[in-house]
Amino acid sequence: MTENDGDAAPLAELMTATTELGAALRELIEVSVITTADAGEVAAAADLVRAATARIGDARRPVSQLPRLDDPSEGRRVFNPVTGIANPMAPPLVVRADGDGVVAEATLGLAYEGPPSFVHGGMSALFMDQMLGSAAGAAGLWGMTAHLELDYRGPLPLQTPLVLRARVESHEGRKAHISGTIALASAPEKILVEARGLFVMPRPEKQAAYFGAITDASGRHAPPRRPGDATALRPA
Ligand SMILES: CCCCCCCCCCCCCC(=O)SCCNC(=O)CCNC(=O)[C@H](O)C(C)(C)COP(=O)(O)OP(=O)(O)OC[C@H]1O[C@@H](n2cnc3c(N)ncnc32)[C@H](O)[C@@H]1OP(=O)(O)O
Repeated sequence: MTENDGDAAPLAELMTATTELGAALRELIEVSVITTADAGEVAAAADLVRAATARIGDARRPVSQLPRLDDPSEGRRVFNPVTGIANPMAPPLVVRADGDGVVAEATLGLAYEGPPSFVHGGMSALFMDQMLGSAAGAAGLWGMTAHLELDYRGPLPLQTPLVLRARVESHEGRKAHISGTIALASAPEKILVEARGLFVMPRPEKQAAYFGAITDASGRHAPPRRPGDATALRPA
């Protein structure tokens, strides 16, 4: 799945297993915050989870090494905390191009709760950051978040289908101004969360300092340069 991997079958198998683990953990997270099971059952579950962690926990990659399943050249980041299919923290959002921007749908469970029965505001910021970055990517622009601001006009209910949108408003040189919204899927015109962000391509020396040591799983230098990598805006 990375450009120079010849053994596609084992990687496909790893993708299936990793995706399955992500899905199972996502269910576990949701159940762990919603369960009414008694203390004995909860303690037994904790033991089971620790046993699972021990089973895979010895084999670890360093932080400077991208996962084997990632392919930055195609924008595939399987452990992204918002869109990563294998990251249990991620709903995951499936972001797709729509008109002059991007759109995604999500229904969030109790693990994302802030005020009782509503989405935590920080989660909205996380999702908007990703959506704005995705809008940049869809427009052929890459950058890191330099500024992000949100207006919370109404609370987002949990367990309710939401629609998230973002689009590039303007861009010049290393900078792009991008906006985004969240609304109920059943009332998409009534904006509940509104975001505005500035994404900036880091100057070359910062790119080198931030990403100079990043490699793919084969050890080849793999600095961010494509969607999903919080990478550089294309100079105008
Ligand atoms: C379908 C497609 C899929 C695509 C998937 C993609 C998904 C990706 C999703 C990822 C989503 C998650 C993404 C993440 O999580 S990115 C992670 C979170 N962000 C960061 O960690 C970035 C931290 N900041 C920095 O490293 C530097 O500040 C950067 C690199 C941003 C700029 O340092 P640099 O030294 O390079 O630039 P500069 O200082 O010369 O400034 C350049 C210009 O910018 C203007 N400026 C700078 N900062 C601000 C500010 N705060 N407000 C207003 N303006 C600001 C500045 O005035 C100047 O303007 P001008 O004087 O030229 O006019």
